[in-house]
Amino acid sequence: MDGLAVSPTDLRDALLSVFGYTDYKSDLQRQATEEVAKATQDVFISMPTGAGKSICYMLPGCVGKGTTVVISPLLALIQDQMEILKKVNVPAVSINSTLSDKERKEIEKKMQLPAGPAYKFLYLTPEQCATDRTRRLLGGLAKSRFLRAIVIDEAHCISEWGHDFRGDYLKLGKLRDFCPQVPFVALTATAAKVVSDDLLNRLKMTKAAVFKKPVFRENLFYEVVQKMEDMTEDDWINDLISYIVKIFQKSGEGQKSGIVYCRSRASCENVAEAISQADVSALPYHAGLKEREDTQKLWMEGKVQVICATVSFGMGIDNPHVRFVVHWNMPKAIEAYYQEAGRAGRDGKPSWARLYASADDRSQLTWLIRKDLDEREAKGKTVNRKGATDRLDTMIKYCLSTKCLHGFIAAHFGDAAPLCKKNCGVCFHGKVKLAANKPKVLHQFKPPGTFKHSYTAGGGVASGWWAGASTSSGAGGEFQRGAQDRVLLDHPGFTRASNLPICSDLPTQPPVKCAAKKKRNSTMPAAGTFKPVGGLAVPQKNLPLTGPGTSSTGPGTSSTGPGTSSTGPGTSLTGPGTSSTGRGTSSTLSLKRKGTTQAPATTTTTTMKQQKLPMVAINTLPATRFAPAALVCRTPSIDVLGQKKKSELHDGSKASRRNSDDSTSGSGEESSVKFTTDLCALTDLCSSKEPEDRPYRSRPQQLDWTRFFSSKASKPGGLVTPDEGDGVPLPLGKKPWIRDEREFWKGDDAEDEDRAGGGGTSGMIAEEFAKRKRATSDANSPRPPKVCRVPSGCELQNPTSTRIPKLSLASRMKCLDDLEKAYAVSDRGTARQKAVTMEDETFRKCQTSQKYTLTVSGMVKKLLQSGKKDEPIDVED
Ligand SMILES: Nc1ncnc2c1ncn2[C@@H]1O[C@H](COP(=O)(O)OP(=O)(O)OP(=O)(O)O)[C@@H](O)[C@H]1O
Repeated sequence: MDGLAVSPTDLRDALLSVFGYTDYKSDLQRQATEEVAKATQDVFISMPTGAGKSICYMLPGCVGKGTTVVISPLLALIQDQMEILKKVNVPAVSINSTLSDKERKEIEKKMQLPAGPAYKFLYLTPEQCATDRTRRLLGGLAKSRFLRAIVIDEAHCISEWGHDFRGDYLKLGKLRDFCPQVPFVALTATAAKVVSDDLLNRLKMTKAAVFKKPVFRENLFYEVVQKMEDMTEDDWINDLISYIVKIFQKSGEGQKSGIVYCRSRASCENVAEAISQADVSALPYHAGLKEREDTQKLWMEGKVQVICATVSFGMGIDNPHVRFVVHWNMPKAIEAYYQEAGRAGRDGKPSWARLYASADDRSQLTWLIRKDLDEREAKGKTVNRKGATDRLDTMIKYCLSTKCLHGFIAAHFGDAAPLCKKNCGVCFHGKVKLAANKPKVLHQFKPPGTFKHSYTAGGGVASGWWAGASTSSGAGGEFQRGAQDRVLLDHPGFTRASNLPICSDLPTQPPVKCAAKKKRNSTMPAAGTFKPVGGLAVPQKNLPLTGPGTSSTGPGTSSTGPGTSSTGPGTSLTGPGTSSTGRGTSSTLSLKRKGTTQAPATTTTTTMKQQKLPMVAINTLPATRFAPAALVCRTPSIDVLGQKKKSELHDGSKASRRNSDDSTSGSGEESSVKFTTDLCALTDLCSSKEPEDRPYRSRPQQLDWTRFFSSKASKPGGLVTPDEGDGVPLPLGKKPWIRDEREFWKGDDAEDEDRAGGGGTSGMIAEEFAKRKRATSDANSPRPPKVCRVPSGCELQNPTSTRIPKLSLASRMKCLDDLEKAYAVSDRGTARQKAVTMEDETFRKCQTSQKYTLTVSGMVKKLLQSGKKDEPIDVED
């Protein structure tokens, strides 16, 4: 289009003068920007999260003539983008359903001024673009040659959502009829080939200039942590907190932020509360919280370090200081995971993405998706069960992958395997290779005379708790992570599959004291001592066959539950603690007591049955009874280990860290030394023991599996087949973006509980928890009382948090300190006293911990900003 083109020189000048960037972030960013600036043809830009795609259209749009229309999926995302433009004084506006008719008319008028539109950018949702009124407006702009380009941000949504619950996405191509010759620009970070082909077809962009960069995020460390079934939620919270603290310690000075994605609102609140108690400021964020915008602002400004959010806090969040993204639950699809994890490290510095996965995740997602599909089907809608099954299956495969996680993601999006340089949990800890067709012993444990259980793993094996997902990737060769994790699940104290070295030559090790965490309400006897037998950890006493955690009904943990059938080729898995043999390759884990003969290398279920031995899930054994000695001594650099503090070997968790150290030392990768050093520290952290008196609420982690896996769901080898789309179902019974776009997309949570309708999973879980709570309270083991730690010399006028139960004293002390610092700006002498008074007043006036925290941070901000720092501030402000 004549007169719309912008020269590269002008672009570069504006890059600095408008956005303050001295250079392009990458050459690809420059090339793409220059192509968009020509305004002559369609452009498709596919670059990783955080690569700087926005600049590619913002820069030409700012400098060149005319208006750029940007179509974006979420109102929150639109607001974020407009905020960026507002900061650099570029006029931008959005037409959406939150506007009154008068406001809308006003904007339309300003867009149609004879001299040209008053706004450089007009943001729209796909639903708005589908209205005749908007089409007419755009058509008019195009006719008068004031429409520079139509940008489709997060273009993968066309393919991922358009076919499902946002049909208007599929109508975007129709805009071509109203705006012929206006170039389209599609931006995405997550378009697999099939998705990009689909979206380009839909947008009639088949002749577009393509700028594509692989999805590889070299500064992101991906890892998966399995939540073991015989550990409590508190244990994992402790693990999470340690991880966060360590990351913040390692990240040096300056602003440091993090995100913890949770599946439910309740979980957001609980996790945020727990983190706050560890003196890391954290707040929940979900659609049910009115103050979520304030929360986001505080987080962006670094006044709150961690945000515990539902997935509504996803695409478009651009805080350069995010050092970690934790997924407290498994997401529904790898696309969503990549997007959300991609919020970390946008400044290019080393950052971490950790996913905590559990059997609960799989079963909850499966249940939820099935429910949604059934309901849609009942309404006569067509559903693509296979599509949704595949997505969830891929996510599960990611969790179980024993191959490079970067490589896994790259392969999913059709990229070549990147050079990971130990930047993922698998590569960092090293792959475990097994010779094909050569069974190898993993570990053998044999409890004396009572029973024998074993676990074998081989190529193509699926781990117990995931069984049902097709996790196999062929027989022989590498161990599947699932196999490792099964072992891991059986050895509390090891938080990662990749911490668990698996070799065949177990050297003898000194006795190792188990570092496993205590299971609450356990009726198991206390930990025994251990002696190695043939390099194996051995319990010294007979082990009971039953106890808490013993269950034969859990998915993947049972001989009766679903998911215990064979899934991989030549793989048979009959439940944890039993045997599973992969084709050609198998290994065995069994228990063995000192003095007994070692079990044969390969012990199969058949053998057990033949011997009439009871089959008991191995992870029902008390955690504290197993020393991970064998695991310690598996590391190839054991000599190095031996020279280190021997006493540390007595801590299984530290031992696991040592394994990491060793793998690092052997890396020889100059360029990744710094990064891997950081990771070592993190590994350390993950494995480190935490004080046991953390006052978290103990929550039962396990659900009644039979409820999830009845009838249809319990097909062997298959998940409950979910629907098409991105696995994020529509809130049932609603079409909010039609009736009131604001209601849905502004506060969009994409939360399972919201979308499942009724109580959703949360309702079901709450019901289950309540049931279990009742059962627990009936039992002899009452919950431990909440620990209330009063700091020594506590100055709080009311040193009890019972009035705001979720508020810890530590948080109050921190607020007090913040207030004091703020007061001290004007008057050092009385700052503390003023802070104490103000804190007390806030504490008495606020009803919730969140309100309290927000109020204090608001006051601190005001105090710091205000010239009259002595002026009393109303806590209700
Ligand atoms: N030329 C540049 N120099 C320095 N920083 C830049 C440059 N371009 C963009 N950035 C910064 O990079 C970060 C990511 O940019 P942007 O939000 O556009 O990424 P994106 O590719 O759209 O990512 P996502 O797909 O995850 O939303 C932002 O903080 C932005 O300010």
